[in-house]
Amino acid sequence: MPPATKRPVVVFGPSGTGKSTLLKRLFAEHPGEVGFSISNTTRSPRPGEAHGRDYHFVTREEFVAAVERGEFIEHAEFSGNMYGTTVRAVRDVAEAGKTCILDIDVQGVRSVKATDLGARFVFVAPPSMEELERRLRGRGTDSEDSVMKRLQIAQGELEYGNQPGACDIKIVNDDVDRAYKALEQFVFGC
Ligand SMILES: Nc1ncnc2c1ncn2[C@@H]1O[C@H](COP(=O)(O)OP(=O)(O)OP(=O)(O)O)[C@@H](O)[C@H]1O
Repeated sequence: MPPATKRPVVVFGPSGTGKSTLLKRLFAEHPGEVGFSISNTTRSPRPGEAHGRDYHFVTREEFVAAVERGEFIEHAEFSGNMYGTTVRAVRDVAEAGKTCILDIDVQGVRSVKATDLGARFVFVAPPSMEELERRLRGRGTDSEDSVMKRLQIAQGELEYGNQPGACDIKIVNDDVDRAYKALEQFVFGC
């Protein structure tokens, strides 16, 4: 098992709790120390995108075969293209000397737990459902339907995250500076 600070860190929690906000700051303040895994996709590269840097661009046949071999932590189809994260892609980040950060849903959390990646788990929780709703609306990126759907899914994610043993640390994102410090301390142990 690699040292704790090099083990992958999985960040999960309901949509709108502030995972992206916290991770954006972690990457800005610790460039070179943390990394995201490179996803596989069946979509075509866009101008300027490089294979192995932006995505691993693969054919649908290759993607499906890898799914059948159980190589994916999570995968999904969006507008006709498949996207997913392989166990290999997570290992590559650690082998490059960085802590791999995974921002995934509860299904993905279960899936990582079934691998031998030795990941650590951070549950980012909202201060309350009312505040979560305020943030989702305040973000201004979701339709009313989408906000309602996210809140419904949030209930199940909160139940999962609050179960004993679901995570190594629960961070309630009330004050963003305090929550960030807790995340930084957990990831780097400093
Ligand atoms: N501690 C905080 N206090 C108040 N607002 C916050 C806090 N943290 C984040 N926000 C705001 O809440 C909104 C949701 O945050 P963010 O997009 O980071 O959530 P997320 O968990 O990454 O969501 P998703 O899973 O949908 O990507 C954003 O508008 C963000 O600016």
